[in-house]
Amino acid sequence: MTKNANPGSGITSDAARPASGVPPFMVDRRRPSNATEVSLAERLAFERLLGDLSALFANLPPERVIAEIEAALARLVDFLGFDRSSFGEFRDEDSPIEVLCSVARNGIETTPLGVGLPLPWYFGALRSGQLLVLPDLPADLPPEAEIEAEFSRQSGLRSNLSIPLRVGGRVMGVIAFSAFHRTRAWPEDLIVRLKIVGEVFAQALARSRRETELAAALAEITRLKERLEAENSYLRQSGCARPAQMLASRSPRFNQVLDEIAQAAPTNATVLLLGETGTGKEVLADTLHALSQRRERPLIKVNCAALPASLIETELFGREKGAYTGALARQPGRFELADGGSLFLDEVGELPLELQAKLLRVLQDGVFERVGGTRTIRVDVRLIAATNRNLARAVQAGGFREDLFYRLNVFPVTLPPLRERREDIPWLAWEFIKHFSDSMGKPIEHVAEDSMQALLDYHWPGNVRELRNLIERAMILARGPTLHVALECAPATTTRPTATDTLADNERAHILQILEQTHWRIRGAGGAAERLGLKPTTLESRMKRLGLSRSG
Ligand SMILES: Nc1ncnc2c1ncn2[C@@H]1O[C@H](COP(=O)(O)OP(=O)(O)OP(=O)(O)O)[C@@H](O)[C@H]1O
Repeated sequence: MTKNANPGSGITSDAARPASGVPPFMVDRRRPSNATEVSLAERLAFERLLGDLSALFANLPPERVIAEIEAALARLVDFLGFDRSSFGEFRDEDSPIEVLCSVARNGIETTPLGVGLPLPWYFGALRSGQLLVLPDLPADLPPEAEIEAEFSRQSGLRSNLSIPLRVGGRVMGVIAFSAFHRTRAWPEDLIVRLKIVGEVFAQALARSRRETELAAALAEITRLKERLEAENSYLRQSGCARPAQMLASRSPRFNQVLDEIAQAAPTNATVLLLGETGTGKEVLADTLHALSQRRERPLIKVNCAALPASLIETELFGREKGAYTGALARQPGRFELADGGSLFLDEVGELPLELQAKLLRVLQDGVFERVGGTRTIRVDVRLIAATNRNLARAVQAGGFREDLFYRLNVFPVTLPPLRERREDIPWLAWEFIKHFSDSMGKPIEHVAEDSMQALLDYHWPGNVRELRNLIERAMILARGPTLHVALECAPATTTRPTATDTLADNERAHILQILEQTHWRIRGAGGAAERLGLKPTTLESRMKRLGLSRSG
């Protein structure tokens, strides 16, 4: 005997097969007198087989249902002497029948699994709940069943019994029995019993479908719960729950940037924010996300320069429990947290090469695996990346993958440095004054004229961040309604680039000067990072890039 599903599960015929070798209930039309010659022993054996099957299917785990239906079909074929038996499912009102398993005697082909053959009259009748008893094919077919008649002639199918199976009022499946090259009769009491068996199968299948759906729904709830917990803890740690600033500007160049952001926001395009440190790339990422259709989901941020490669992989992609020593619990990564929302990859130019390939895969296919995991996770994330490095040059130098660069560079937006949007200096200064006035309780009415002029003249290597820091320091020192901003502690304007210096030379010299003034103290109040208006991690990665170290 051959079968079509689960070739490994052996066909059993342990139900007592009639010793006479005459299959009970099976009647050759040419010998109709045999119909009544069914011994009591055979009937009992068959009833026992039905009882066994009902008991087996009552508590079957979902994943075993189809294999057990197939094994049961094999027992029925064997016991009752059919040539072939198949079981199919109508998944819903509109989908075609799907053959789930089929077994056949040696020499007879099983019904191919998957979508059923195009037999419109046959499947139409079954779907409408009609029992098909066709002892003599093709003679028993109605005239409109032309395709079925042709099929019968070509395949040698001579007799068929097909029973529609209802669960909860809907026809959800079909069990079919066939004989080839000879006709068969299908006595009423056999049909009644086979219908009961078919319904046992259909009930088990429907239950397994419900259980699988329930398990999937529960897994989804667990996933969402984990994500929500992780999101909450991320937002608590990062203090990112603040609403995005809606930016304004007096500068035509910066207004053009804002226009570009407004245009890109409603699309799903990856946006690459370029510009010197402190120009407002992160603030702009907030604005972009807030203007996008993803605003109801979080904007998750990762600074690629802040963590070593090993940690950043876990941070981005999460890890499975036991991924490495100390990984006690499963942890979703930032990509999962950002599912449905946006991910801001700050300092993307610092991403280690080995992780660039993994990032490229998420950008291309939306999939990745957690560290220590094999399950592929699919996410829908809009990426916003930022860098103050020249990525094209990094590609040439071999430090950045070219394919990733092109993926990121879909919609590049370059933020002008503050010295090229001086129109914004007074206005921004007042924004910060108002902010610190409120928090410090120090009302300020004027900015000293020479201070404002100095602010306008200054070169602003640390851009808006540096302006903010200077105003904060001035506010702390303020004693009256007039604010005096001391630019002496800011880097001197002599660091302004000259025609002969490149920007990189100038940057290096400027950072070196501040490092020396601060005795190479990077962090804390008055440290080099604060003086330069940089995040300490940014300064460290900048120093690495420029080859600046105390010894060197
Ligand atoms: N247009 C703006 N209005 C108000 N504040 C701003 C504006 N632009 C930048 N800032 C402030 O300047 C500081 C630096 O901004 P941000 O972190 O966005 O810069 P960045 O370009 O991402 O810097 P880095 O490259 O160092 O990460 C922040 O405190 C931010 O609030």
